[in-house]
Amino acid sequence: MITMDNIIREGNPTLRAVAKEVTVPLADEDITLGTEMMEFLHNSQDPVKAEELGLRGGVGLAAPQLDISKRIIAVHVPSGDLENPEPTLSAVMYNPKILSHSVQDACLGEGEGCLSVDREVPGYVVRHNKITLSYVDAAGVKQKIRLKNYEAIVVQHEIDHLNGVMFYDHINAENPYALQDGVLVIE
Ligand SMILES: OCN(O)CCCc1ccccc1
Ligand code: NI
Repeated sequence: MITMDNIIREGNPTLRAVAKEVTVPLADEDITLGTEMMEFLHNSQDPVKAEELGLRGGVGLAAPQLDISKRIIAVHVPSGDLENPEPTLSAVMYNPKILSHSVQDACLGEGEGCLSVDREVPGYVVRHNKITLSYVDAAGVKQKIRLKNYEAIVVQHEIDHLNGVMFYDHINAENPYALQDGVLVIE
């Protein structure tokens, strides 16, 4: 089971490496890894288990954060309303690739954090508002989906990890809250 002890922190060179594509059909070890990454996200969002296991809550995780330089990410975005517990996005994605994106940019009003960064780094992280994404799913099937707003932000954060990019690389050093005209701020 993955815990915080398995998550490498900034300074580890793996976080700055470009991760390698996984072979398709998927190897058993890659399928198992994806399952464990998703299990971590579920546990991290469960108040009892997160407390028990000392987990920071996360809506996404990338294999390089486990010191495994492979193009595998897991995302699990809860719906947020208890009436409808279905997550808005829940997937393990192998070899995810952004095929196209909106001209419209967006950022989270509260900025971003990262399980591999043990400090607050304030500022807007400007990303694409909408993306068209291809990936291979846990069944080995090629998927093509469109995401927008928060879900698109989360997936871009994870894909950045596959390319050695950290969220704060996007923050304007002179003025962390500088915003170009027209950037959508997602609260
Ligand atoms: O890489 C996953 N991770 O460090 C957990 C936090 C994920 C995340 C946080 C804020 C906005 C987008 C994504
Ligand atoms: Ni991260």
